[in-house]
Amino acid sequence: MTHAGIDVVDVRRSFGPVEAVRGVTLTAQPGRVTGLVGPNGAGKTTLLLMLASLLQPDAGAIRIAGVDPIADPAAARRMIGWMPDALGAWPALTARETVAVSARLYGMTRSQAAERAAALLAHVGLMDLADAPARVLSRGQKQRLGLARALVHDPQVLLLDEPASGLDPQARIDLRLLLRGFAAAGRTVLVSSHVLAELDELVDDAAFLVAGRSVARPDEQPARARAWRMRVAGPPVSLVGIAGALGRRPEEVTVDRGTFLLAFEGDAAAAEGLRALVGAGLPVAEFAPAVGRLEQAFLDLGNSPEERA
Ligand SMILES: Nc1ncnc2c1ncn2[C@@H]1O[C@H](COP(=O)(O)OP(=O)(O)OP(=O)(O)O)[C@@H](O)[C@H]1O
Repeated sequence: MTHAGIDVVDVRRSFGPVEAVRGVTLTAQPGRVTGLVGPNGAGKTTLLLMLASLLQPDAGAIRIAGVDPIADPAAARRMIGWMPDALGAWPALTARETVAVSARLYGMTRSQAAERAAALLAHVGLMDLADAPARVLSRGQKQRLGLARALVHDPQVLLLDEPASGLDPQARIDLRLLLRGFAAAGRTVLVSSHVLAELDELVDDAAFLVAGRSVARPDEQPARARAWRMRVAGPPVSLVGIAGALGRRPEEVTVDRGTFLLAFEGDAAAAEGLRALVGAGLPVAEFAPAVGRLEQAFLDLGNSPEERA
């Protein structure tokens, strides 16, 4: 438990009778972006608050770059940048003042704080709105301001709760580049979301939370059949032709919105299937998993009876 990332071992936290987090063990490695994935109410925010030293666990151990945020919250906070899902506080301050005040709270001089605020607002693409009051910013712009504030003290570890909600596609791409750059500098990023397509494009690793517990990564579980979507170019192709090329019955092929859904047990079987389809002369124009990597992994979790126990 001494690396530069995040280590969580069997952490628990209840609110009265509600067991919000009831056994989470996970690691977020430095140099990587780790997704914290789980449905609404899974305990993601509760866990992130504990990592950010803002909430006490009932049991378990947390280390942020080797520091225990409960025993030494000041040391942990120097290392952590925390971006909550909603930008709280100070609606009357401008975007520039919001970041500068945060910088002052971390001990910077007035001129250092002003310089830092300008650099960070440019970094998150908010320079045009630097002198607008924070309350007039759109949700996506507030997200960016929250990110600038989280980065103010040049943290080693970034914790982000649903950072992409409210962001338009360009802003989402910008966020991805920014977080990847942050991780590429050897720092640690843990980012939560229940929108799996959003995380899919962002993360290197994923930790899964279901009903307050961490569950095994689905790619450590045995391969299951999953759907691939295929589109063919040109005139319609018969189901019988596709099934025949794969040595299957026509009822094993599903038609969906002008494309075909085919089940394969893993990448190797899909690659073999594609070879057979192309070999049979089918003009395959698209061939890809029907759902995103994380979405499929999450669906796999739901299918796993032992994880539901
Ligand atoms: N302060 C609190 N008091 C009582 N119950 C709480 C409190 N905070 C969270 N909970 C409960 O703990 C559970 C986990 O909540 P949490 O906000 O951590 O989930 P989440 O995974 O972040 O959900 P979402 O994706 O909807 O944001 C929920 O059942 C929630 O109602």
